Amino acid sequence: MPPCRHWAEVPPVRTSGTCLLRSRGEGPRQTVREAFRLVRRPWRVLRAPECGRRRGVDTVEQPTIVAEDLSIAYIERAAGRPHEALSGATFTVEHGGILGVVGTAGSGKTALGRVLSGRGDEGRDSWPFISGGSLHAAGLDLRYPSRADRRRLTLDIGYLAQESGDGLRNDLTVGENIAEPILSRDRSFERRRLGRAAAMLIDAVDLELGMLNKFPFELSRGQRQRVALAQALIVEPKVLIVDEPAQGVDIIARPALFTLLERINAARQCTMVILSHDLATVQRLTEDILVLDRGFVIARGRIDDVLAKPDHPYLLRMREARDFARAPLPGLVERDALLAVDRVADGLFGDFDAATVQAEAAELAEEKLVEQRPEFARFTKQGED
Ligand SMILES: Nc1ncnc2c1ncn2[C@@H]1O[C@H](COP(=O)(O)OP(=O)(O)OP(=O)(O)O)[C@@H](O)[C@H]1O
Repeated sequence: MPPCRHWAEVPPVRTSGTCLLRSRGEGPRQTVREAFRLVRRPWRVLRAPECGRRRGVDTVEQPTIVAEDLSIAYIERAAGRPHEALSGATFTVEHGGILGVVGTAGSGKTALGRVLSGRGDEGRDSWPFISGGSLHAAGLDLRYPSRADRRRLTLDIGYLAQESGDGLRNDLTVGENIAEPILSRDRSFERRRLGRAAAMLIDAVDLELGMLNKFPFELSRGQRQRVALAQALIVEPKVLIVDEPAQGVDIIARPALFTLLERINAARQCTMVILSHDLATVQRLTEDILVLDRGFVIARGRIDDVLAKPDHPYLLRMREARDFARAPLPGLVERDALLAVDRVADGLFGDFDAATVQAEAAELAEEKLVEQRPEFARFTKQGED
């Protein structure tokens, strides 16, 4: 077989309904070294065309996630009765769309993410359940899943929980952990191909290939979380639920993680739900949000529209937070970066007058913002100098 140049030339790589990753140029006789060399190339993910046409699976025209009057509850252990975490939520997410779910602590984000993941019947303690309404994702009925739905759930819906990195198996290497979702279904799956997919994924989540042979306990929390993302991706889910994507990931690695999520969304039309208390995190990936407050949906739509006329105290606070993040600090120098930084540095422990610097910098007529720790500078309010 000649090296593949286009995905359409590649026969579907499937096992038990699972589709795997292949990169361009893959041929049957490549050595591991060659395979690894390919890893650095932009990888492309191939889902066999017929995978999307399995019976009952959503079509492109249909929204991938449909929640109607959805209520979610936990069983309170002490009281032994249900505690409603989300009430009467109705929303849809289009095929290939990204929905950001924003809300304060305890608003019901995690509860929603968990039921969307469909992992409710895995015997977990304190797992929420759908107490009312309906929820469908990737063509699966998440309230009353059939046996076939249950089998497909973990293939079609990927879930990266806040604590997923901590759930990796310490008796398996990182590579084995990534491959586990495949091997747990098909022990005879071709190992070389699986190794290759794991290598591509570890590279995609911006970790060293050498990490494949380490054990999870040898990794930092942020690294483990990225391994968990690679693990969630190996089965090429149609829907990916990510709870607090920035949590535990250091600030340097965050852009790479967000870029990866964007690429997955674009390359595979993978529908995503990003849950976070932080609007800025969500906004990095989508403009389309659902806002929760104390178990109720209080807004749904594009961020700018939702915050244009806030009719709820939480939306008002969200808007203030967003405007604060966007606004230059009072009296902050907006012009030439070097000049401003020099002057601020000069005045760090002395008598720094931002207004004077601002006036000088304005002459340079450049539109740059300078970030400066406010506690070191004595700023005047804009318009008051
Ligand atoms: N295991 C549980 N048993 C009973 N009630 C719970 C349980 N976990 C959460 N709750 C309650 O359900 C509601 C929603 O919690 P949830 O964890 O979904 O909120 P959240 O928006 O994800 O918060 P955070 O941002 O802090 O993770 C809260 O009132 C919470 O107290």
